[in-house]
Amino acid sequence: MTATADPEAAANELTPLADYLGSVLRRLRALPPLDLDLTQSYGNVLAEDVVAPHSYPAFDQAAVDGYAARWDDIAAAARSAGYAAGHGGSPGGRTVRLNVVGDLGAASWRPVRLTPNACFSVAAGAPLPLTADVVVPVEWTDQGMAAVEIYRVPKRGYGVRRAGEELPAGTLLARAGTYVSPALVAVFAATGLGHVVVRPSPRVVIVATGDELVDVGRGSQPGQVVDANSHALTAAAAEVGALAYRVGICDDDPEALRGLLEDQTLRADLIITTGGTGTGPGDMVRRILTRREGGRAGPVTFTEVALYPGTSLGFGTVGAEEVPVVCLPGETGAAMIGFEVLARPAINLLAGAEPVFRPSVRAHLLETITSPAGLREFRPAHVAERRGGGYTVQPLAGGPRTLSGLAEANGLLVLGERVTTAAAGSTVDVLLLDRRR
Ligand SMILES: Nc1nc2c(c(=O)[nH]1)N[C@H]1C(S)=C(S)[C@@H](COP(=O)(O)OP(=O)(O)OC[C@H]3O[C@@H](n4cnc5c(N)ncnc54)[C@H](O)[C@@H]3O)O[C@H]1N2
Ligand code: MOO
Repeated sequence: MTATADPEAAANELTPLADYLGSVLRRLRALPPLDLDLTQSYGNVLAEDVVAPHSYPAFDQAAVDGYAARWDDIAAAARSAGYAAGHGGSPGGRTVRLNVVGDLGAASWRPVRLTPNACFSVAAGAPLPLTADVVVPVEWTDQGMAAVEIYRVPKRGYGVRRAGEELPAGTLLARAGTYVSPALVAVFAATGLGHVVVRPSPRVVIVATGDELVDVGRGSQPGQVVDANSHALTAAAAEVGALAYRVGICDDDPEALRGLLEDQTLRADLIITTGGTGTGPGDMVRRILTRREGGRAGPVTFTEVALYPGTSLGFGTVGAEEVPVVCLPGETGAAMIGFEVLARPAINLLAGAEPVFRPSVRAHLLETITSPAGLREFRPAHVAERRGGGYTVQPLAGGPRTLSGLAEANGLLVLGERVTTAAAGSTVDVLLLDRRR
């Protein structure tokens, strides 16, 4: 990778992305926690560490269908029949036999005790008779009812699950900041929990602005642009785990936009706008949200961030409730990257999820690429695991703003502010996108 100090970058007063993100994320707080039934908790983020109130398994039990016995009884019978413990087959016609003194199922609850040379027929999950320390699987027996013949002697402890052997009471099951997955729901339920304290999924409202916008389901005509952004960002917000509401299109009409944003504060924990972030007279989002009123600065600050694509970004609050608002550029590729870089961590922070950023790996670059000086570029790419360890990364055709590249990507190449050329064979950072394929 070629790293060149770029004097221009210092001169044009772009805010480094890391500084910008730090200043925005510092202004956000995780949503207040609530107690949820386990059945509703999936997909939310734990607000507290969760500790097992009970052990799992809860009691000593059979792990397989078979015969619960004392291993010493089986071993003694095997010795007199000429078996070696763990050895298969029935030498010389002599057999290992135990009397079957009862049947235990998973719903059996009375404590039972083994007498010498006896066993219980047990179903997987049945409580283990006191003093039993092995369960001989049915496959290794003649499946007898009153007495059972054992063909193969298991090791002591075989087929037995001991109370708490997997998760003793008091185990830390999951830390605050963890997403509740289906498997965690199983762990919580199995250790006796019926509800957990989580943070609500952030409610995220998405508004596309621009007089030229028309809704999907047709081709764009001159003077009309199909609104791709609000649909794409609603999907992106849902992918992060937000309750995403697409408000749709708002014209570049100051009163309409102001009223709409004010109305949306009632149901939003975060509002995302696209378009109108430029400094031209028609760039309504910036004009309205930065307008000074009563001697006070507008509620949103626009910053030129050293980011490519998506240089102009806005952040602030709207309404008396001070609902946070993120303003992304109109160009769809820039809006998507702006969402990745700024809105996604903001949603994670509101949800209480940790970490808020995508995981990244170092990867071997397969093709030489250039990148603008002074800007941190995020470029759609395909990451693959390399045989023998590590990763390779292939930048996708068309550069950072192509929608086809974004749609194909499973990673985003990160090219730092000082990088102007990254040579094939060099090592680069890649954010891993969580694609289901
Ligand atoms: N003099 C300069 N002009 C521009 C600069 C600059 O530095 N100096 N930067 C360019 C860059 S980079 C971008 S990105 C845009 C950002 O502009 P806005 O946020 O004001 O976006 P718009 O002007 O509203 O739209 C830009 C482009 O994207 C289309 N668009 C808008 N909304 C949607 C939508 N919901 N779905 C699909 N496409 C949308 C819009 O029709 C425009 O074609 O500024 C440049 N200009
Ligand atoms: O900054 Mo524009 O937002 O590069 O695409």
